[in-house]
Amino acid sequence: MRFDVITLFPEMFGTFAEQGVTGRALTRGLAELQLWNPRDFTHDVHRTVDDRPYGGGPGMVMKVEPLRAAIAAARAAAPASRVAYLSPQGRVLDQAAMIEIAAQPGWILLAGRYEGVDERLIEGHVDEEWSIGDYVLSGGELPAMVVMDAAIRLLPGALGHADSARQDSHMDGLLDCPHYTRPERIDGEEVPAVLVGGDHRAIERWRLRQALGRTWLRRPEMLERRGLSADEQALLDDFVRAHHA
Ligand SMILES: Nc1nonc1C(=O)N[C@@H]1CC[C@H](O)C1
Repeated sequence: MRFDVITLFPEMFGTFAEQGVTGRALTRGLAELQLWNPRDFTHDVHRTVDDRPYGGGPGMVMKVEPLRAAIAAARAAAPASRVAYLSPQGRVLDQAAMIEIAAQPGWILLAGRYEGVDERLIEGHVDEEWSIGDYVLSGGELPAMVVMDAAIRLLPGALGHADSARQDSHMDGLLDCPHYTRPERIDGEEVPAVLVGGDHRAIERWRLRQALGRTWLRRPEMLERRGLSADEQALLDDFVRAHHA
């Protein structure tokens, strides 16, 4: 899977490309990342990429020409990739969206800065507009890394233990179960006995019950959307009874 990111701050991607799951995936060639700086596509001595907004108002707007040229260069290098612009005006992404994104051969991600980009660039040269949530950031670089991280995790072989991705929260439409590690007792708090008992079937059932119960407590709308099997409903009923006891 190939990612091309158009960004004024390529240096922000250093750690992302060198460390952790994403760094390993890129190093091992499971994914590739190419960065394109719009300033390299300017022709004036000041390498101008932004200008004042028509109609007045605060801040600056990114100009069409440098972005258009950077997108064209990225499209030439990655002809199978579609262009996505990260902005609060876009489709808010969830795990289902990340699965769709990871199924594509590649993406050209446009990371905006300032007040955003000239609308004519979006209308004429962007295929999709995505948001990582209803809040305003200083740039699209972190959203680009969020999207690439979530997608790369889904690539076969990207995670040490294949199950990790499947058991990630939201992968099965549920929140994740609680996790524990050594020591077994700390500040008087014990690890749930089932997790140290060695009965793998009981552990699996406990984890599913906890995931169902937490989703019911914290994000009930996710349960509505997902639906439950008879067995899952029984586990949840058991959790709810214990919760109210
Ligand atoms: N939320 C988001 N999801 O994707 N992108 C954003 C976001 O806040 N972008 C900033 C808005 C102006 C600045 O150009 C960059």
